[in-house]
This record gives sequence, C-alpha cells and structure tokens, in this order.
Amino acid sequence: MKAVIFQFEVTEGDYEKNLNKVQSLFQEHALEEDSIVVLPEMWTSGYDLKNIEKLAFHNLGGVKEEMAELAAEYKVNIVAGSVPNIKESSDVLNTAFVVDKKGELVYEYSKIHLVPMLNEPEYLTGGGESADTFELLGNKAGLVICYDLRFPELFRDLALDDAKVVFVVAEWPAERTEHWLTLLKARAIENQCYIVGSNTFGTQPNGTTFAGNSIIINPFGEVLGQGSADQEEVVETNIDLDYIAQVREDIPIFKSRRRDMYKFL
Ligand SMILES: O=C(O)CCC(=O)C(=O)O
Repeated sequence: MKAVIFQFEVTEGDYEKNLNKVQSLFQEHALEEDSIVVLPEMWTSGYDLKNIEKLAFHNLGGVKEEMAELAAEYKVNIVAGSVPNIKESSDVLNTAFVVDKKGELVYEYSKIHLVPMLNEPEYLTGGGESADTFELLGNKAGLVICYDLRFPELFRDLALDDAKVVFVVAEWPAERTEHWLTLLKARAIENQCYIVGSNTFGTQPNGTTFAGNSIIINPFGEVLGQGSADQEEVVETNIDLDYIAQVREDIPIFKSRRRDMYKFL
C-alpha cells in the first residue's frame, strides 16, 4: 500500500483554483497504480465560513464526480479530504469522502467534533454518525477530520474495529503544530496502526496560518515521511501492513487491556 499526501496551499473561497491545483498535482506527480492520494480538510473553500452556504456542495455533487474522474484516470484511490456539504436540510456539514480507483464512492463521514477555535459551531453542523471503518484495497481503514484528533476514543473505536490505517485530514493552525505532531504520534503508538495526517499551509485572509507538516507515522510511532511547515510538497511512503502484527506481538496492548477496569469505556 502506498500513501501519497498532496500538501498544498488552499485558496480561501475559490473552488476552481483549488481544483486546478489538485488536478495539476495529479498531472505533475508520477503515481503508482493503487496508490492512496490524500487531500486536506475543507480544501475546496478554506475557512471562508461567512460564505460557506454558497461554497457548499449538495450531497457532494460536482466535487465527487471530479474526484471520481481523477481516480479512474490515474487508477488510484483518493481520500478526498473534506468539503462543505449540504445533505437533507440546509445545514452545512464538513464532509470527508473516499473514492476508489474505479471512481466509486466508498465512504463518507461528516466531522462530529466542530472546532470552537475556528468558529465552526457558528456556521457548521456536526455530523450525526460516528466515524466507521471502510474497506480500501482489501483492508479496513478509518478517516477523521482535524479537531477529531483530540478525541482518542474515536481512534480506539476504529482500531478495535480493525482499522489498519487512519487518515486525518486537516487544516491545523501553525500555533498548535506541536499538538498536531504529538497527538498524531500518540494515536499511532497507542493504537498500533498507521496514521496518515494531511494538512495545508499558508496564511488565510483572517490571519490564521496553517501548519503544513503533513506526516505518515508507523505503528511504532516512527515518522516515515513528513512535509515542511510552509511549502507545497508531496509526502509519500509505502505502508507495510504486516508490520502492525509484529508491533502488536512485541507490545501486546490489545491483549493487556482491562476493560473491566475502565469506568467510562
Ligand atoms: O484542534 C486544533 O487545535 C485545531 C483543529 C482545527 O483546526 C480543525 O478542526 O479544523
């Protein structure tokens, strides 16, 4: 399995420009068949929350087709970051989705923990369903969004459901870069799975600078690839899923768990 993160600067409020950027990254970067390409959070709009209703897709219409076309053309799977999305009501969700190399939608998830520090609760609605595992290349994977990273319960659920890789798509601010890196590593070590964290960089019109540092971490907590804080980059590495069993045998935390001793789990 090969994970390929496209770390690029998201232009606030400009879907066409962001889509062109993604398309050009696909053109410029040689991709092996079956790779998993990963995009960041809210990459079609950035945090242009005042205009978020106008920028939102309806049931992922439009952007889903664009991603399906790219997936089929390049024969890769795409963890297509997240986008503002309206489903039944007029509420705007922050929805991440995955298409496989046939262009089929295999999973979608709307962020359940809205981030107060970026005013999300004022403009967006939290998803009504928890993150679940989905199948990618014959293995189970998980997908969560940015602030979700601060909730270890969610990752534990995914790991107990046999997620071998958890994708974290983000627009994580630079002032909390240490939290981003430390929490991603902790989630990999405590769940003994691969973590693929995709982030954007650059400064938005409201002054928020994003942290870059897209990263791929193995189940032992080692960094296999990492982007810089402020440059466009492709971060990619092979993922050896057999290594998970070895780490779990050497440090058997799943066997040592004492569920009878935990009050709230
Ligand atoms: O938790 C954080 O510090 C950042 C979260 C965030 O930026 C987001 O969820 O979009």
